[in-house]
Amino acid sequence: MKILNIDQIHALDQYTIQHEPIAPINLMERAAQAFVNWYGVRFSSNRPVKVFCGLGNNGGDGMAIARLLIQLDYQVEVYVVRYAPRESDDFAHNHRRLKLLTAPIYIEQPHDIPALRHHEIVIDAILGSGLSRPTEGIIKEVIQGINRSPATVIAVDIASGLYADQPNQAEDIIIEPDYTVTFQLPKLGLLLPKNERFVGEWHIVNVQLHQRFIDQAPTSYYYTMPEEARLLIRKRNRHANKGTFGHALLLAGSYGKVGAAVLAAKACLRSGVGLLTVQTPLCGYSVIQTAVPEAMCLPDTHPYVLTGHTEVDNLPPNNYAAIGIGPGIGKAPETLAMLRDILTTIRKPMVIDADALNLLAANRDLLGLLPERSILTPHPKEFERLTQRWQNDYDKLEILQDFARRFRIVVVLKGAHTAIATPEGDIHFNSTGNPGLSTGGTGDVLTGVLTALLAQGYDPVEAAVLGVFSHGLAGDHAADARGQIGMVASDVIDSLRWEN
Ligand SMILES: NC(=O)C1=CN([C@@H]2O[C@H](COP(=O)(O)OP(=O)(O)OC[C@H]3O[C@@H](n4cnc5c(N)ncnc54)[C@H](O)[C@@H]3O)[C@@H](O)[C@H]2O)[C@H](O)CC1
Ligand SMILES: [K+]
Repeated sequence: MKILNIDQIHALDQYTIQHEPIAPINLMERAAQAFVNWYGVRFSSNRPVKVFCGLGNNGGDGMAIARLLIQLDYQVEVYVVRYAPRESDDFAHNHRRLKLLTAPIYIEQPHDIPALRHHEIVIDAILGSGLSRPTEGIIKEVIQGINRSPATVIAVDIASGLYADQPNQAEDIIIEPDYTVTFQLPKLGLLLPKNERFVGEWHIVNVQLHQRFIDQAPTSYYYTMPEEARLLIRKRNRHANKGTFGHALLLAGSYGKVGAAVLAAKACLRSGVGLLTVQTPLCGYSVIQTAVPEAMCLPDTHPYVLTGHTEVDNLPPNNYAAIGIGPGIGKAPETLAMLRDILTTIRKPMVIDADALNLLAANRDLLGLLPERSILTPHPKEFERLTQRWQNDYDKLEILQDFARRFRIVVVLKGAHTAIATPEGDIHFNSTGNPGLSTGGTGDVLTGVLTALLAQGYDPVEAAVLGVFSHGLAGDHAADARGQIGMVASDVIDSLRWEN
């Protein structure tokens, strides 16, 4: 699904109004109805609702939502934050309609702000995507009052005070909602880690804006929807054999960190690879052979770290369908030498993770050797080591895009909404996963998954989008079964499923 910027979203509104065609007031009604449909299945009518409206179209939505809720017998009070003399036409229209049902309360001074109680629901329709400057004066006071209250807060479209597609300042006063119900398309600002407090749990509701405009709108940002990810999964034909799905090589493990190799190997096998060889230091040999009997093991001559030297006959590296390197390998000089060797030899995309990334960061000349369309899977700290410090999340996205373009690689920047940057400069945000995935070994699992997909011949961008999605989804299933606190990386492997 595309993510559009605010100018594009305003143009999309106008396009829908002209080409559907639909009157602006009816489009607002549709948005309000979509919000109320979402609300109605979650919150019972015995929780009193206080709707806070601004004077623009976000406030107009609030007015229409209040009217629809009143008609459904919800107990609703409407507050209008009178911060300016000007009102939008559609606000004014819905204001008149609402006054036929109830008398709104006007907030002009701080003492007009009502007390809010625990069981009450606040609907925040003060400012939406029209935000053009930091909140101040009475708006700021109202936002602070809402944020201090114990009420459940739901933001209409976007939290008042939060920019949808540009950075806020640290001192900005912004609604801190429990939920955001956004119209039609995700907004970039909803996906960024620093904004988490100003987003809460967020949902998209469909207001049927014109699909033709969306299809034609240029963007670099995408959000992976479940149906899009599922479509990427290839069907297996009946005459397939294990050769069809590739022979992968995982270079993983060091003394004390052979578990990382086990996790990556198991995840690789659970993700459809045809054959798997794990190259590990000698100390890992019996571990792999015992813990992962489906895999072959290529023992390194070194007892503790990977050097790339082995006394066993093996395939030349380029003969493997895909190579993944990094889980648990440590940063020994011998391992660095091996990495350098592999990067100079290999001519196909590989998966590079964990300490392999730290070795790259400490030896940046190696970046130029990366095979085109390789997948790197840093978490933010590893990414900062590979690149530079950033000012804010928007700045980070630019650094990410530039880095992926410059080295013609795929970069999977791990986080709440993992961001996948492509060599073409696009970014795909993932939609699955939960904080339970912040536990040792889940990164190793992802490396195994991605290596398996490359081995099966998936294009690296598709492999990254699908692999990250499926890994997050497995994390969500693991959390359902074990809880976010109790789940471990092995549960994620057990929960992997590949169905389209
Ligand atoms: N796109 C859709 O799917 C639909 C969106 N709708 C809703 O419309 C709002 C956007 O409405 P708009 O009138 O453009 O802006 P706002 O209501 O957010 O703001 C009104 C007005 O306020 C001024 N302003 C900006 N920043 C500040 C500030 N810090 N302090 C005071 N005043 C400020 C500025 O002049 C704005 O124009 C969108 O979010 C949806 O909720 C439609 O209902 C239809 C479908
Ligand atoms: K809002």
